[in-house]
Amino acid sequence: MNGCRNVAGKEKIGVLALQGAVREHLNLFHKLGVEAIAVKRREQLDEMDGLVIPGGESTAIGKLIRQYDLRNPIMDFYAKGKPVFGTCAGLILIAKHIAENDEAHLPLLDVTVQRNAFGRQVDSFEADLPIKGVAEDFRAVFIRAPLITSVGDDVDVLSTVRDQVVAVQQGNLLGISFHPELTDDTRLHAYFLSMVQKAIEKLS
Ligand SMILES: NC(=O)CC[C@H](N)C(=O)O
Repeated sequence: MNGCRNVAGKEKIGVLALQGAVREHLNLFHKLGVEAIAVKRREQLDEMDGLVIPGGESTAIGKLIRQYDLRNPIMDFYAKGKPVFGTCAGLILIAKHIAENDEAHLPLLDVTVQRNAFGRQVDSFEADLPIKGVAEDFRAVFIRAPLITSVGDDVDVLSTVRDQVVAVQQGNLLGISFHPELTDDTRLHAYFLSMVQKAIEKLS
């Protein structure tokens, strides 16, 4: 925690560790001096104040969520007032609607997402984006990224690229098309941390 006391407190953040970019998220929270833990079992969720669902392959993570019986525990976690942050595949997993009529995994965030909307792996790209309330110039890494094609009334658009929505917030839910954990930039993780801190204050 050295030198990070102003940022981090006693909060614990879980990173769902079934598949995908788990370590990278943990590293960024550790850099902020935050206790962050790889979560695999439902019992671990009770101890967490916030949960990250990382990028990877949404169909694989979705299958494992069901296999490990984590669907209802994650839905309950959010219903208790605890924040959830989905990045890339994680965004697909928390979306209420998936284009092409794929069944929603954890129907939480009131958006429609379209998978692999920016093209194939070779079409992955990076862009410097302004993100409302977070940064003027965030280096965003898009890898087979989903697009947010529609948002509900309560959803706040935080960022767009090529006129397409790529970052949103709806209360305690944060959803992002790209991979903030693949740079050293901790600002989005610090933003999520502030959501978690506000939620803790509200719940105590
Ligand atoms: N980088 C990613 O997380 C890619 C997401 C992946 N294309 C999916 O549909 O799940």
